[in-house]
Amino acid sequence: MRVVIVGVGAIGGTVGALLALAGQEVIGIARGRQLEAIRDKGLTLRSPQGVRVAELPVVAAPDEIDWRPDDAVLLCTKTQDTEAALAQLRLAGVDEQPVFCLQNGVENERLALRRFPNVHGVTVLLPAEFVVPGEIAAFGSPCEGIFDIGCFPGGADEADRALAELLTPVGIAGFVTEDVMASKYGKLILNLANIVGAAMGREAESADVKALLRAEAEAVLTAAGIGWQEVGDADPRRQELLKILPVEGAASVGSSTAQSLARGAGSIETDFLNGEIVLLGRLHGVPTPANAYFTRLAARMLAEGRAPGSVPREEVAAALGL
Ligand SMILES: NC(=O)C1=CN([C@@H]2O[C@H](COP(=O)(O)OP(=O)(O)OC[C@H]3O[C@@H](n4cnc5c(N)ncnc54)[C@H](OP(=O)(O)O)[C@@H]3O)[C@@H](O)[C@H]2O)C=CC1
Ligand SMILES: CC(C)(CO)C(=O)C(=O)O
Repeated sequence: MRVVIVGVGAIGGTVGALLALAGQEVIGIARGRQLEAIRDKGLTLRSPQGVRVAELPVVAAPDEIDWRPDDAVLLCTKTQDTEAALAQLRLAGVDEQPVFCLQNGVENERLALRRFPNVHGVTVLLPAEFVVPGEIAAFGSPCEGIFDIGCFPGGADEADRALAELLTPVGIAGFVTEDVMASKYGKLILNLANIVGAAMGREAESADVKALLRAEAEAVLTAAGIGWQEVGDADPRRQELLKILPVEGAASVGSSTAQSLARGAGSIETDFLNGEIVLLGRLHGVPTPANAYFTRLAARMLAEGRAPGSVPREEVAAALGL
């Protein structure tokens, strides 16, 4: 299996660097200053396991790749960039190759299945950050990450097993599952808190806010008949495989959502995280005022160029009646 990584940011960069360092066949599709920096000086991965520089081959677009039947596509963009990435892949001739969605939320697999027949979900437990162009940091130890991997909408096949076997020895523990979406819904519940930390700051008192978001999500998923698997702190695999440790030279900004605001990325994933709960609530007649509030707040913060942590707790508490 040759791996093609679409979007060499925090997640794609970590996976790409680990595979390249282990001598596996991997190509990254990157853009902007990230592409230039990786071409110039390789991709530096900082993690508790050390500082390593990977020679990761990178191209600017899928049509620069001579696609092979044994390629596997790893989609590592934020959800709001998925449609554009899929359109480029299709025009470049990708067809039956497995497309793995290494992304938060549950929309990417649906978007991919509209275009490609062989779609897989991956639950990404891998806290990572883009540091500067050509440099990323991952905070997990002894593994950089844990992935649940399976076919979409369900089942598991040879491609899932091949990816897990490729990733586990390089530092990402791969678990093949017949019901990857249960794991991804469990991760979605965790990611509802991304915007809370991004808005109020990681140090702000927010347990009550997060509990409200989770309660709405659980009510909505139950009403929709959707099951989920807990993948948070209660997941026993984390203790053994994924302790979060500081990384020298990489001050952590916070979740992937906070990172988008900090970088002035111009878009934010919240409509596909909290917005998924709002959508399901509207489809199934369950009110979701707290999640809806945070989708509006995220859009406002983005439009106003607000920094992570710039929304006072009092403002949030007043809006949510806390
Ligand atoms: N960071 C984390 O700790 C975690 C993130 N996740 C999830 O993983 C996914 C990826 O997040 P993350 O790695 O943080 O995001 P990043 O923004 O760090 O990386 C995404 C990268 O994809 C690039 N990109 C977007 N569209 C294209 C395209 N068409 N072609 C080539 N490159 C493209 C972006 O470029 P540009 O910067 O120019 O937009 C960026 O470099 C998200 O769904 C996120 O929620 C899951 C678990 C943890
Ligand atoms: C694990 C967590 C919440 C933090 O890294 C994440 O998934 C993200 O940043 O999107």
